[in-house]
Amino acid sequence: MAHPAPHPPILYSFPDAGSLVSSLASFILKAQKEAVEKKGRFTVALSGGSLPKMLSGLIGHPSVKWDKWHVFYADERVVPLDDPDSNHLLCTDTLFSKVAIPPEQIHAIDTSLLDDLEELADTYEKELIREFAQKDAARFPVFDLILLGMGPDGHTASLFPGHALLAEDDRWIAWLDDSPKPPPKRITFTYPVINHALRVAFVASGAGKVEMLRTVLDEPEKGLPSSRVKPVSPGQLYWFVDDAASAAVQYSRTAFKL
Ligand SMILES: O=C1O[C@H](COP(=O)(O)O)[C@@H](O)[C@H](O)[C@H]1O
Repeated sequence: MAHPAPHPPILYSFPDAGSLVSSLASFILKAQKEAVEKKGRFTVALSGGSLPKMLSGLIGHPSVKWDKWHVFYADERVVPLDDPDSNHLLCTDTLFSKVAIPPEQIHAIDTSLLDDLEELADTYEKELIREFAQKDAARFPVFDLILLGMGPDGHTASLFPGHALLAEDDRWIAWLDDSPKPPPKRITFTYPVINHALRVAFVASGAGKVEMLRTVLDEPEKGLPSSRVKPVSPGQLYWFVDDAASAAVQYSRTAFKL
Protein backbone atom coordinates (compact mmCIF):
# COMPACT_ATOMS: atom_id res chain seq x y z
CA MET A 1 0.00 0.00 0.00
CA ALA A 2 1.38 3.44 -0.95
CA HIS A 3 2.08 5.85 1.91
CA PRO A 4 0.70 9.40 1.79
CA ALA A 5 3.39 12.00 0.95
CA PRO A 6 5.64 12.85 3.92
CA HIS A 7 4.83 16.03 5.82
CA PRO A 8 7.32 18.82 5.13
CA PRO A 9 9.98 19.29 7.83
CA ILE A 10 9.27 21.72 10.67
CA LEU A 11 12.19 24.09 11.28
CA TYR A 12 12.63 25.65 14.72
CA SER A 13 15.47 28.12 15.04
CA PHE A 14 16.51 29.57 18.40
CA PRO A 15 18.64 32.62 19.18
CA ASP A 16 21.07 30.75 21.41
CA ALA A 17 22.09 27.33 22.67
CA GLY A 18 20.24 27.79 25.98
CA SER A 19 16.83 28.29 24.38
CA LEU A 20 17.49 25.44 21.93
CA VAL A 21 18.36 23.07 24.78
CA SER A 22 15.33 23.97 26.91
CA SER A 23 12.88 23.83 23.97
CA LEU A 24 14.30 20.49 22.87
CA ALA A 25 13.78 19.18 26.42
CA SER A 26 10.12 20.34 26.36
CA PHE A 27 9.61 18.68 22.97
CA ILE A 28 11.12 15.39 24.20
CA LEU A 29 8.97 15.49 27.33
CA LYS A 30 5.83 15.88 25.24
CA ALA A 31 6.85 12.89 23.10
CA GLN A 32 7.59 10.90 26.28
CA LYS A 33 4.21 11.78 27.83
CA GLU A 34 2.26 10.71 24.75
CA ALA A 35 4.22 7.46 24.42
CA VAL A 36 3.96 6.52 28.09
CA GLU A 37 0.24 7.28 28.22
CA LYS A 38 -0.34 5.15 25.15
CA LYS A 39 2.06 2.24 25.63
CA GLY A 40 3.73 2.56 29.02
CA ARG A 41 7.20 2.97 27.50
CA PHE A 42 9.19 5.48 25.47
CA THR A 43 11.43 4.22 22.68
CA VAL A 44 14.22 6.59 21.73
CA ALA A 45 17.26 6.40 19.49
CA LEU A 46 20.24 8.65 20.14
CA SER A 47 23.18 9.73 18.01
CA GLY A 48 26.74 10.58 18.98
CA GLY A 49 28.72 13.67 17.98
CA SER A 50 27.27 16.96 19.18
CA LEU A 51 23.83 15.55 20.03
CA PRO A 52 24.18 14.14 23.58
CA LYS A 53 25.20 17.43 25.17
CA MET A 54 22.08 19.07 23.73
CA LEU A 55 20.01 16.82 26.02
CA SER A 56 21.27 18.56 29.16
CA GLY A 57 17.87 20.23 29.65
CA LEU A 58 16.49 16.82 30.69
CA ILE A 59 18.98 16.20 33.48
CA GLY A 60 17.30 16.84 36.83
CA HIS A 61 13.98 17.70 35.17
CA PRO A 62 11.17 16.40 37.40
CA SER A 63 8.92 15.30 34.51
CA VAL A 64 11.33 12.82 32.94
CA LYS A 65 10.29 9.21 33.51
CA TRP A 66 13.69 7.64 32.96
CA ASP A 67 12.42 4.19 33.96
CA LYS A 68 10.19 4.23 30.87
CA TRP A 69 13.01 4.99 28.43
CA HIS A 70 14.23 2.26 26.08
CA VAL A 71 17.30 3.58 24.31
CA PHE A 72 19.01 2.44 21.12
CA TYR A 73 21.72 4.05 19.02
CA ALA A 74 20.88 5.46 15.58
CA ASP A 75 24.47 4.57 14.80
CA GLU A 76 27.44 3.24 16.67
CA ARG A 77 31.14 3.06 16.03
CA VAL A 78 32.35 -0.54 16.27
CA VAL A 79 34.92 -0.06 19.02
CA PRO A 80 35.10 -1.15 22.67
CA LEU A 81 32.57 0.63 24.87
CA ASP A 82 35.33 2.44 26.74
CA ASP A 83 36.97 3.71 23.54
CA PRO A 84 36.84 7.52 23.17
CA ASP A 85 35.18 7.01 19.74
CA SER A 86 32.24 5.07 21.20
CA ASN A 87 28.85 6.81 20.96
CA HIS A 88 27.78 4.73 23.97
CA LEU A 89 30.67 6.10 26.04
CA LEU A 90 29.80 9.64 24.98
CA CYS A 91 26.11 9.20 25.88
CA THR A 92 27.06 7.52 29.16
CA ASP A 93 29.43 10.30 30.19
CA THR A 94 27.07 13.07 29.08
CA LEU A 95 23.70 11.67 30.08
CA PHE A 96 23.28 8.11 31.35
CA SER A 97 25.71 8.52 34.26
CA LYS A 98 23.52 11.40 35.52
CA VAL A 99 20.05 9.87 35.19
CA ALA A 100 18.27 6.68 36.20
CA ILE A 101 17.57 4.66 33.05
CA PRO A 102 17.59 0.95 33.96
CA PRO A 103 20.83 -0.38 32.40
CA GLU A 104 19.01 -3.23 30.63
CA GLN A 105 16.96 -0.59 28.77
CA ILE A 106 20.07 0.97 27.22
CA HIS A 107 20.98 -1.12 24.20
CA ALA A 108 24.70 -1.05 23.47
CA ILE A 109 26.45 -3.16 20.82
CA ASP A 110 27.73 -6.63 21.73
CA THR A 111 31.47 -6.05 22.02
CA SER A 112 32.25 -9.77 21.93
CA LEU A 113 31.56 -9.41 18.17
CA LEU A 114 33.88 -6.50 17.35
CA ASP A 115 35.75 -8.69 14.82
CA ASP A 116 32.59 -9.82 13.02
CA LEU A 117 30.75 -6.75 11.80
CA GLU A 118 28.00 -8.66 10.05
CA GLU A 119 27.22 -10.75 13.13
CA LEU A 120 27.39 -7.66 15.34
CA ALA A 121 24.89 -5.84 13.09
CA ASP A 122 22.61 -8.91 13.00
CA THR A 123 22.72 -9.15 16.78
CA TYR A 124 21.81 -5.49 17.19
CA GLU A 125 18.99 -5.94 14.69
CA LYS A 126 17.71 -8.87 16.76
CA GLU A 127 17.64 -6.61 19.84
CA LEU A 128 15.46 -4.21 17.91
CA ILE A 129 13.24 -7.05 16.77
CA ARG A 130 12.87 -8.20 20.38
CA GLU A 131 11.89 -4.69 21.43
CA PHE A 132 9.49 -3.95 18.59
CA ALA A 133 8.40 -6.79 16.37
CA GLN A 134 6.67 -8.98 18.93
CA LYS A 135 4.86 -6.04 20.45
CA ASP A 136 3.93 -4.12 17.32
CA ALA A 137 4.21 -6.85 14.64
CA ALA A 138 5.48 -4.16 12.26
CA ARG A 139 7.59 -4.56 9.14
CA PHE A 140 9.82 -1.85 10.56
CA PRO A 141 10.14 -0.59 14.13
CA VAL A 142 8.22 2.55 15.00
CA PHE A 143 10.35 4.59 17.39
CA ASP A 144 8.62 7.28 19.41
CA LEU A 145 11.60 9.53 18.78
CA ILE A 146 14.87 9.37 16.84
CA LEU A 147 17.39 12.13 17.56
CA LEU A 148 19.91 12.78 14.81
CA GLY A 149 22.89 15.00 14.13
CA MET A 150 24.09 16.26 10.76
CA GLY A 151 27.77 16.05 9.91
CA PRO A 152 29.63 18.74 7.95
CA ASP A 153 29.32 16.60 4.79
CA GLY A 154 25.54 16.19 5.27
CA HIS A 155 25.79 12.67 6.70
CA THR A 156 23.46 11.53 9.42
CA ALA A 157 23.71 8.47 11.66
CA SER A 158 26.41 6.58 9.65
CA LEU A 159 24.76 7.20 6.29
CA PHE A 160 27.37 9.02 4.22
CA PRO A 161 27.11 10.86 0.88
CA GLY A 162 27.39 8.52 -2.10
CA HIS A 163 27.55 5.37 0.03
CA ALA A 164 25.77 2.21 -1.16
CA LEU A 165 23.91 1.99 2.17
CA LEU A 166 21.76 4.95 1.17
CA ALA A 167 19.85 2.46 -0.99
CA GLU A 168 19.36 -0.19 1.72
CA ASP A 169 15.61 -0.71 1.97
CA ASP A 170 15.29 -4.08 3.66
CA ARG A 171 17.57 -4.41 6.67
CA TRP A 172 16.95 -2.56 9.94
CA ILE A 173 20.62 -2.35 10.88
CA ALA A 174 23.41 -2.10 8.32
CA TRP A 175 27.16 -2.23 8.77
CA LEU A 176 30.04 -0.50 7.02
CA ASP A 177 33.80 -0.79 7.23
CA ASP A 178 34.63 2.15 5.00
CA SER A 179 33.24 5.15 6.85
CA PRO A 180 34.89 8.27 5.42
CA LYS A 181 34.85 9.69 8.94
CA PRO A 182 36.92 7.66 11.42
CA PRO A 183 36.53 5.14 12.84
CA PRO A 184 35.84 3.13 9.66
CA LYS A 185 33.77 0.32 11.21
CA ARG A 186 30.25 1.25 12.18
CA ILE A 187 26.66 0.07 12.32
CA THR A 188 23.73 2.29 11.47
CA PHE A 189 19.96 2.45 11.32
CA THR A 190 18.81 2.28 7.72
CA TYR A 191 16.37 4.76 6.17
CA PRO A 192 13.33 2.48 6.56
CA VAL A 193 13.93 2.46 10.32
CA ILE A 194 14.54 6.20 10.56
CA ASN A 195 11.62 6.99 8.29
CA HIS A 196 9.11 4.86 10.20
CA ALA A 197 9.61 6.76 13.46
CA LEU A 198 6.75 8.86 14.84
CA ARG A 199 9.11 11.77 15.31
CA VAL A 200 12.59 12.37 13.97
CA ALA A 201 14.44 15.44 15.21
CA PHE A 202 17.73 16.76 13.89
CA VAL A 203 19.69 18.97 16.25
CA ALA A 204 22.35 21.24 14.76
CA SER A 205 24.02 24.32 16.12
CA GLY A 206 26.83 26.72 15.36
CA ALA A 207 28.09 28.60 12.33
CA GLY A 208 30.04 25.53 11.24
CA LYS A 209 26.77 23.97 10.03
CA VAL A 210 25.47 26.99 8.12
CA GLU A 211 26.27 26.00 4.55
CA MET A 212 25.31 22.36 4.94
CA LEU A 213 22.02 23.21 6.65
CA ARG A 214 21.18 25.55 3.78
CA THR A 215 21.90 22.83 1.22
CA VAL A 216 19.99 20.14 3.09
CA LEU A 217 16.87 22.25 3.64
CA ASP A 218 16.84 24.46 0.53
CA GLU A 219 18.20 22.00 -1.99
CA PRO A 220 16.82 18.61 -0.94
CA GLU A 221 16.97 17.50 -4.57
CA LYS A 222 20.74 17.17 -4.15
CA GLY A 223 19.93 14.05 -2.15
CA LEU A 224 22.40 14.49 0.71
CA PRO A 225 21.90 11.86 3.42
CA SER A 226 20.25 14.31 5.83
CA SER A 227 17.79 15.43 3.10
CA ARG A 228 16.70 11.81 2.62
CA VAL A 229 15.18 11.66 6.09
CA LYS A 230 11.46 11.85 5.30
CA PRO A 231 9.31 10.06 7.88
CA VAL A 232 6.26 8.39 6.40
CA SER A 233 2.88 9.69 7.57
CA PRO A 234 1.97 10.11 10.41
CA GLY A 235 5.66 10.57 11.22
CA GLN A 236 7.05 14.09 11.36
CA LEU A 237 10.54 15.50 10.86
CA TYR A 238 11.73 18.43 13.00
CA TRP A 239 14.89 20.51 12.87
CA PHE A 240 16.05 22.10 16.14
CA VAL A 241 18.79 24.55 15.23
CA ASP A 242 20.24 27.83 16.40
CA ASP A 243 20.21 31.06 14.40
CA ALA A 244 23.94 30.74 13.74
CA ALA A 245 23.35 27.47 11.90
CA SER A 246 20.21 28.66 10.06
CA ALA A 247 21.58 32.08 9.02
CA ALA A 248 21.64 31.21 5.30
CA VAL A 249 18.49 29.04 5.17
CA GLN A 250 15.53 30.25 3.06
CA TYR A 251 13.21 27.42 4.21
CA SER A 252 10.47 28.86 6.43
CA ARG A 253 10.86 28.72 10.17
CA THR A 254 8.03 27.83 12.55
CA ALA A 255 7.69 29.54 15.93
CA PHE A 256 8.25 26.93 18.63
CA LYS A 257 5.23 26.06 20.74
CA LEU A 258 4.04 22.79 22.15
O1 LIG B 1 30.06 10.24 13.25
C1 LIG B 1 29.01 10.72 13.64
O2 LIG B 1 28.66 11.98 13.25
C2 LIG B 1 27.31 12.44 13.27
C3 LIG B 1 27.34 13.96 13.23
O3 LIG B 1 28.13 14.43 14.31
P1 LIG B 1 28.17 15.96 14.75
O4 LIG B 1 29.29 16.04 15.75
O5 LIG B 1 28.46 16.77 13.50
O6 LIG B 1 26.85 16.28 15.37
C4 LIG B 1 26.58 11.88 14.49
O7 LIG B 1 25.22 12.25 14.45
C5 LIG B 1 26.74 10.37 14.50
O8 LIG B 1 26.02 9.77 15.55
C6 LIG B 1 28.20 10.04 14.67
O9 LIG B 1 28.46 8.64 14.70
